[in-house]
Amino acid sequence: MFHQLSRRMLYKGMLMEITGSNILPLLLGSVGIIVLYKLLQRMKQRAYIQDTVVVITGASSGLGKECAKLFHSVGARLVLCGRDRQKLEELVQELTGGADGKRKTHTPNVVTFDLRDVDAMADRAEEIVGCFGQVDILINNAGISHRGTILDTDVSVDRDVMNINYFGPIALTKAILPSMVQRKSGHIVTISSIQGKIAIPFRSAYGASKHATQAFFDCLRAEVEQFGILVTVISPGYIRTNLSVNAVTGDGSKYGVMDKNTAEGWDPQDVAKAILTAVSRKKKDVVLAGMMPTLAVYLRTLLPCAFFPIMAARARKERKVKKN
Ligand SMILES: NC(=O)C1=CN([C@@H]2O[C@H](COP(=O)(O)OP(=O)(O)OC[C@H]3O[C@@H](n4cnc5c(N)ncnc54)[C@H](OP(=O)(O)O)[C@@H]3O)[C@@H](O)[C@H]2O)C=CC1
Ligand SMILES: CCCCCCCCCCCCCCCC(=O)OCC(=O)COP(=O)(O)O
Repeated sequence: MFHQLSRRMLYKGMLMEITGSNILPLLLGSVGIIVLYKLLQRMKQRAYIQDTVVVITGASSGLGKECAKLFHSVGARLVLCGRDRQKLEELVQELTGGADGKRKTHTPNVVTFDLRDVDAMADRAEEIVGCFGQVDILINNAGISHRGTILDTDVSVDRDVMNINYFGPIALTKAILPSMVQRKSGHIVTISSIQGKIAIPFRSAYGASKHATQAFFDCLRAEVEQFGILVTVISPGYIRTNLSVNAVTGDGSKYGVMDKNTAEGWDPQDVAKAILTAVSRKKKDVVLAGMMPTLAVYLRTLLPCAFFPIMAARARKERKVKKN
């Protein structure tokens, strides 16, 4: 009883302290400014995306699907790409069926292709541009990962992963680019990976394709800035999708395992939100990962002699686990 009374008196005293001084208006003012800032940011994001033509590759699942949902909800005119027409049509149904009427949304278009068909990208680009007459934002998201030792990975697998993750996307980008240069406007977004900045053992084909991606789009950014075209490279850490399940092994077969790191990765919805923010803020290079992967990027750059033994130890440990 005494305790309750004294605690109540303490709270009352604290409240009087706060209300009596300048802290309360200062506190309320700060909260107000933060709320207003967030509101303005959201309005700016919507304004940047509303009615723009956004092409998303790999829209049938995982991160691409979440980006499709989010960009659709903020009013983008979408072109959804992937290999599986049925999955993409189902997504269109899902997006258009749930319209709440509050916001103006557009019915997405679907274009199907396999990124391995590098020579077909020019025709597919024409089909994509034809959907709405222009492309404002191209999101190169589709990709596949790799699991296997370099000793046991056939070169055909390296080539396949490079075609899907690198040659296909750059061929598509090159084919869409002239229409952007002509309009002096456009934004190319590429979903790379932390593994575009550091190499992790037993994913050589994947890491190589993402490093190549980073280099290509860094070059592109510098070359097309003069035409008013923006380039954003996004490098996420682990995301909770089927990337590891769909990964290809050294002999070309499907890995088929949901890795622990992937299962415990970031929610793809949160990553899609971070991508929307990065795109609307016209960011050039964004790492979307936790502390350890981010530190690993710095370690690789600033102190490679410390980074390499860590990776070698990781390779030894994983090899041992596989043998047991
Ligand atoms: N999940 C993760 O931990 C991370 C993922 N990323 C990157 O995010 C991107 C999306 O992957 P995520 O959503 O995770 O994985 P998913 O496996 O869920 O999605 C991959 C997408 O790529 C498409 N795709 C695969 N192969 C081809 C092909 N040959 N031609 C055309 N499209 C193809 C698939 O479409 P379909 O099979 O229907 O054709 C699917 O929509 C990838 O670039 C990946 O590297 C980056 C960092 C971490
Ligand atoms: C100063 C102290 C620094 C400590 C650094 C320690 C180094 C720790 C290594 C951390 C490695 C992080 C790897 C992250 C890899 C990643 O996030 O990849 C994302 C993907 O693309 C996933 O694809 P995958 O096929 O590998 O599932």
